[in-house]
Amino acid sequence: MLHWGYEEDNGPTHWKEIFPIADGDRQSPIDIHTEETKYDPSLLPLSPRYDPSSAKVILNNGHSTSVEFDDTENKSVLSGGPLTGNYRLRQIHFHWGSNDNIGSEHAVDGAKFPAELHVVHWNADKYPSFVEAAQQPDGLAVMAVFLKLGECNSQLKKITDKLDTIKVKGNQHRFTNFDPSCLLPRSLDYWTYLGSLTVPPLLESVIWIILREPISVCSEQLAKFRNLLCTGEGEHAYCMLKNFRPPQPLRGREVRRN
Ligand SMILES: C[C@H](CNC(=O)c1ccc(S(N)(=O)=O)cc1)Cn1ccc2ccccc21
Ligand SMILES: [Zn+2]
Repeated sequence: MLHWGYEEDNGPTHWKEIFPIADGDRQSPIDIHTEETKYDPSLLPLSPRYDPSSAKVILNNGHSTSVEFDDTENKSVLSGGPLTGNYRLRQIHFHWGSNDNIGSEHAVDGAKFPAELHVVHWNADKYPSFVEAAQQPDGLAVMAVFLKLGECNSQLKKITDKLDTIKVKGNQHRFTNFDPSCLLPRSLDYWTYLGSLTVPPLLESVIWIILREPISVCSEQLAKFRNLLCTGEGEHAYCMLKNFRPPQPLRGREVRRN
């Protein structure tokens, strides 16, 4: 396998050939069986506190589009929920599919959404850097938000309207004065479980926090994600039509809810 991706010859079924942890016992995403989730009264409300000036650039990294934040100090953090201490905001990115019926990574009682937003944070209280935290069992906290087909999302428009300026892998563009809270639903009720990165190196270092209420997205906005290229300048152009990993075995893990 040359470089991992989402095609027949380098997609999720091949990743274990280079990253054996792909068959590990705390892999993500998962299919959330809502009847089997356990209410936990000790779970606190989530407390996202983001400074819009932390946003720096919007980037096409070849397998998704991300907004990168300045994480050199505790300016934008997530605390509360299942977390101990402050987890510092690093980046947000999206996963989507080749049509409007698939695209999310997590599923809810077998149902998939057309896309999923990931808000990535790392435990700066305990670890010196993101890459160090990414190798620890409590190093990362990713808040996931489902995107449900419906009205065009005027907040998401700030991102989808910029995608044509970062069409090619490696492109980036200045993107600041942006608070990702504008992409969160009204309710911050959540499910939480211990898992992994959903792309290689699939490190088992993520405390997942999945919001139960989706936000909206319209077909035209989804189509803009699919127009991104996963290829760089001068390479034969391939569109980023899909970039989701299917649900992985639960291996006895518990899914709690607040
Ligand atoms: C992980 C890191 C690159 N990957 C990510 O930052 C990342 C973040 C979130 C997700 S998701 N979809 O789960 O929210 C997926 C990937 C750097 N990196 C690359 C190799 C590597 C090796 C050790 C430590 C860090 C390393
Ligand atoms: Zn992700």
